[in-house]
Amino acid sequence: MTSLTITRPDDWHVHLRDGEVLPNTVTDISRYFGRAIVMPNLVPPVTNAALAQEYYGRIMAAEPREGFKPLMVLYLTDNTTPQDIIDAKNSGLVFACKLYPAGATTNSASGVTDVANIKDVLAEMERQGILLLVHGEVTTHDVDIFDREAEFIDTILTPLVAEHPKLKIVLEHITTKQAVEFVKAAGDNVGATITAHHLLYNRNHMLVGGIRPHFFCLPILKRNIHQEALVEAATSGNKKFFLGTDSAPHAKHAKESACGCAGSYTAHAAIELYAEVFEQENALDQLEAFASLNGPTFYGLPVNSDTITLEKATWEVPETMAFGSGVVVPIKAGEQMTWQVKG
Ligand SMILES: NC(=O)N[C@@H](CC(=O)O)C(=O)O
Ligand SMILES: [Zn+2]
Ligand SMILES: [Zn+2]
Repeated sequence: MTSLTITRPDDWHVHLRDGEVLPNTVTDISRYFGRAIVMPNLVPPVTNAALAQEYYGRIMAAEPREGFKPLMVLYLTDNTTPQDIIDAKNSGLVFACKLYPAGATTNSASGVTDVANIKDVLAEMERQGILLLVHGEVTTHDVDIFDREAEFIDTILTPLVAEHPKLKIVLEHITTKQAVEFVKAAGDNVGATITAHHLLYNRNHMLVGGIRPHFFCLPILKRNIHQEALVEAATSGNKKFFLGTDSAPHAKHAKESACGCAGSYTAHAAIELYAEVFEQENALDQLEAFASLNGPTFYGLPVNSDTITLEKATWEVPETMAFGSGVVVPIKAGEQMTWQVKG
């Protein structure tokens, strides 16, 4: 196959950041994605409808491709109220709320310390049809970093799902076969996003032959049996699994450091990276379901009405890309890509 036309895809999990880098991230993500679920872990975080409205304005001021629509997300804290959820729904801009267990990942310090604290908020979300997006890792210091997702599923997510049977829940950026199995076994109200980098890589890529900080993201890359389970889920056509890049840029110096930040930048070539995985699996015919159909169906939104075309073409990913006054190192920096979006 040398050309593939699919319904315009959406990104159901991305970090656009803020300020001087917005023109860079917004240009990349809007190049061919129709919509993007915009993560709220700014400093300070996007915790209410007014802040979401202002952030939406800054994204639009960064001049995305005509027709691109950011879908805003509230950052849940111990102090979020049911009224915040009602206001969010009434804004027409907010589609979901994000649960960051406090301390789990980048800018999650103001996250929720105990899900018991947001019980009424979750009930209101269930009533208003606002989705719950979850960074699924426990933060307990005695739990090994490679086990934190599986432990979260057992101890926090399973009871949460049981208590809120009508709440739509997305387990974000899943990284383990336990997560795949959990999502498959759960009701239709539970889905998951999968990143391109968790499909392409496992922890050997990050650690063998030297430590590669640009592969360091959370939840951390796992062993290859988990990578295989993710690839199987993404390429299976199962409606519960859909595209979420978790493109999470940090400036080069913040990654290449004695204590480097977690997050990988993939917005420069997101659909092309996924296409490589699907091609390897002889599953290019499933790319459209994963990238363009399953996400909107889960969110209860229409699929995009236009298309994009990918073509076989060799091109080189730049070593660095502009990121405000600094630079970001994209995934596959200096390497060849084999698909390219036309136009
Ligand atoms: N994925 C990451 O490693 N980092 C994300 C946060 C997140 O999605 O957990 C970031 O904001 O940098
Ligand atoms: Zn996360
Ligand atoms: Zn993320």
